[in-house]
Amino acid sequence: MTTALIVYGSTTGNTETLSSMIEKQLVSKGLKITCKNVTDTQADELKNYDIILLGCSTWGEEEIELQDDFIPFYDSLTNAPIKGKKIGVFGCGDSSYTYFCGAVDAIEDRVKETGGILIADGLKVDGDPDDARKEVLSWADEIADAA
Ligand SMILES: Cc1cc2nc3c(=O)[nH]c(=O)nc-3n(C[C@H](O)[C@H](O)[C@H](O)COP(=O)(O)O)c2cc1C
Repeated sequence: MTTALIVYGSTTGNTETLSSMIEKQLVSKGLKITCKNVTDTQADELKNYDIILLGCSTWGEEEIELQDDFIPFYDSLTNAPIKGKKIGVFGCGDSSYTYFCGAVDAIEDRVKETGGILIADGLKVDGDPDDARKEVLSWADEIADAA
């Protein structure tokens, strides 16, 4: 059975909700999912899974800021065991900001630098994830197809 780890950082709960939606869809596709808050996750754990999904909201005004809890984990990705791993990145944001979901772009750049393989374009959700249900489920299906 294909295993996937979903790791998320979320301040007001939107990216956490998004993670649960992705988790349920992937479970329905037959994947074995572990979904964890980034505060409970060490970069070294990534080696135990076939697929890694990283979720982070975006903060800041003038420049891209990752969700606070995600910052130390992002820093540790440089030395994480993700070379050759299948990875997807997602997050919630607000398109009225200059860098809409900039955290997704920043994490994707870090994954590429570290040798991870992006298996889908980053999922950027504008506002409430429940309003983007179709887009979210279709992204999860793309991840499942690439498993
Ligand atoms: C002070 C502040 C700065 C923000 N900066 C950005 C930003 O630069 N880009 C963006 O896409 N969203 C930005 N947002 C919107 C949040 O990312 C959005 O509310 C998101 O749903 C929060 O997700 P979370 O609950 O998972 O943390 C900002 C929100 C606030 C309050």
